[in-house]
Formats: sequence, structure tokens, C-alpha cells
Amino acid sequence: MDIVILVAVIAVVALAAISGLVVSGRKKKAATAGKSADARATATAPAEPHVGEEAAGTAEAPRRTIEEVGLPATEAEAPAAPAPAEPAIETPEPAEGRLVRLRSRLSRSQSSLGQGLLSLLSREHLDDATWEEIEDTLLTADVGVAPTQELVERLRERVRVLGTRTPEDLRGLLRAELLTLVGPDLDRTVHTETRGAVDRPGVVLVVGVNGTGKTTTTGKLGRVLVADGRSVVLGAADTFRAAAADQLQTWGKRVGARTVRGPEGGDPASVAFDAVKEGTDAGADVVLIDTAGRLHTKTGLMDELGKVKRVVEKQGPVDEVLLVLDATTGQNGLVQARVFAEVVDITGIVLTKLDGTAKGGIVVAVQRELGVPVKLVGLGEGADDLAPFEPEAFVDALIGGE
Ligand SMILES: Nc1nc2c(ncn2[C@@H]2O[C@H](COP(=O)(O)OP(=O)(O)OP(=O)(O)O)[C@@H](O)[C@H]2O)c(=O)[nH]1
Repeated sequence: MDIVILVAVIAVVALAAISGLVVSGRKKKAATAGKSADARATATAPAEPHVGEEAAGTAEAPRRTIEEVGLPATEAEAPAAPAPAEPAIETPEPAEGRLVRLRSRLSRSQSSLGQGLLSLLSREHLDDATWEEIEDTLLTADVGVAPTQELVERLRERVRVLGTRTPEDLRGLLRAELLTLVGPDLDRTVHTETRGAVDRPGVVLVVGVNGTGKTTTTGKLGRVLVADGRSVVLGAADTFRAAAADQLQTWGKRVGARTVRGPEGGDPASVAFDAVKEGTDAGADVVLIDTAGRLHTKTGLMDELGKVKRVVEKQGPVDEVLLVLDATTGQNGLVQARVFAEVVDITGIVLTKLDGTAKGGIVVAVQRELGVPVKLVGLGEGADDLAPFEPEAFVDALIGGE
């Protein structure tokens, strides 16, 4: 009987345990399912929104009234942001007399030369030591050895003949001798007109080492020509640096001149050819071609510039080849000048940055070196700071005269 009771108790306990396990297992399952559903909702909601969630999203979006909702056509017609206005075409100032107007730029940096010479010449005794100092002053201003010796010899002779010397006498002597050195009678015309009765634009090639102010000078020269009433096409044959073409184009746009350019790294000769063709087709007066001047090898430069010139000449002669030199580079500029002169026939020199140096004597030295006149000078970064070179105004600026 005891055994029967014991079996019955065990059976009841076992039953209770089994039913308890089943209930807690169900509860756990339900809880896990709930958690994972939550997690799924968080992880996947943005990618796979459920209908309910979409509805909730819509409900939360700011509501607009029917008046506020424009019809598609109305929205399309809404005023767009204003397009950047084309810059107005500028009217450059006339080139005539610019050197006189910009004279202060020259005299500020150059007057040490003229004033130094004048004060030395005013000494009571012009002994050998003083003449040596005069020589040194000229050499420091980059006049060059041979021209310096010539100047000193002639001055010595004239001072000796003169006997008595007033400050006016000395100023007059110095002015005359410096002027002779600079060359008052050289032809400094920039040839921008076609030779002969051919119906094509004048062609000007602008060459020089990068950084000397070549592109800027091409742009400024374009302005000088536009100021004189000529129509101009610019050729960006410096394809080495895309920014150079952009820079030139900006110069052109300012005065309404078209710029012909090619792909970066493209063939400079083909851009130059296209520019002349464009100028001819458009009936332009002048085509100005900016070239690249990388001096890493002379052969490379020779090949490139030589080709540009040859290709342009298929359409007619080049009327002017301007070499741009940075006046602040002194003797280095002369070395560059020599290399370029071997590569192309230079017909004129542009000396830039004369506003930033006291070495204006480079005008004399470079003319001697190449046998070619300085035709234009750069006297600042401003758009109209390029002036035709006038020997008298230049010498007057040096010695601070009228
Ligand atoms: N002070 C002064 N700066 C000048 C003059 N001419 C040019 N510059 C400046 O010299 C810098 C070089 O001029 P660029 O025209 O870019 O020289 P670049 O020879 O064409 O050189 P790439 O563009 O590299 O081919 C610029 O900052 C010019 O504004 C000048 O007469 N006076």
C-alpha cells in the first residue's frame, strides 16, 4: 500500500515538473522572438520600410496646404539662381606716353643709379678712385662691362674738356652719355602689321622662360593693341600648363579678344597654327601667340619653338618675335637671352618687372648682347602697366630730371 502511495506521489510531482517546463519554454521563446523582431525592426527599417512605418513617416512629414504645393510647371518656371554675369568689356588706357605716366615706378627703384652717379661726379676732385666708384655703380646696376667702360671714358674726356662743372653741366653730360648708351635712334616699333599687301593678320610670337611674365605680357600687349583700335586673337600655345591658357583667356575676355587654345599637353605648333588661321578667317588685325619656355634642354626648346615658328610660317611670315626677360634676374636673364637668340630670330625685347629692381642698366646690357632693341617694359602687375620703351623718358627717370 505504501508503495502505491509513493508511486502516486512521484507521478504527480513529475507531471507538475513537466507542465512547468513547457510553460517557461514557451515564455522564453516568445520573449526571444519579441527581441529579435525589435532588433530586425531597428536594423532593417531604413532599407526595407514596412507599410506601417511608411505610413508613420508620411504622417510625420511637414504638411503643406494645397496652395503651397506648386504645379510642376509652376515650379519649373520659378526664377533660377542668376547666372554669373559676363564681365563688361574694358577699355584699356592708350599706350602713348605710358612710360612718362609710370615714371615714378621706375625712378623709385632706379634713382639710386642716377643719383649715385651725379653725387660722385659732383665731387671736387675727380680722381681715379672716384672714377672707379662710378664704374662700380654702373656695374652694380647691370649696365655690363664694355658699356660701363665706354661711358666712363667718354665722361672723363668730356669733364676734362669742360673744365668748370656746375651741377646742371654734370646732369646734362650724364644724361647725354646715358642716352647714347641706351640708343635713342633704335627702331622700337612693335611690328604688328603684315608686311606686303597680303590679307592676313600681323603675327607676333612671344617667347621667354616661364615665370618671366610672358603670359601677362601677351595679355597686356593685347590690351595695348585693343586700345589702339585693333582687333586681336590670342593663341595659347603654352600647352604645358593649363593655367597659362586660362590666364591668357581671362586677359582676352577682359577686352573682348578671342583665345585659341588646345588640350593640356597638346602640340603647341598646332595651337599656334589654329590661332593664325582663326585670326585670318575672322579678319583680325593681329594674332599674339604665347609660347612655353621650359629651358630644361636647349634641344627641346629649339625643337618646340622652331616647330611653332615653322608651322606658323606656312601661313605667312612671323612679323615680330618678342623675347620677354625678367629684369630682376640680372646676368641670368642675359644667359637666357643668348639661348633664345640661338633658337629663334628675336626682333624685340620686353623687359618686365623694371618696377621691382634698381638694375635698370640691364636695358643697355641686353641690347648689346643681342643687338636687338628693348621695345616694351613692364612696370607693374596692373593690366595697363606695360609701356612702350622711350629712351629719353627712361634716362630722365634714372637721373631724376624733368
Ligand atoms: N611687378 C611686376 N610683376 C610682373 C610684371 N610682369 C609680370 N609680372 C608678374 O610676374 C608673374 C609671372 O607672370 P606670368 O605672365 O604668369 O609668367 P609666364 O612667363 O607667362 O609664366 P608661365 O605662366 O608659368 O608660363 C605674375 O605674378 C605677374 O603678375 C611687371 O612688369 N612687374
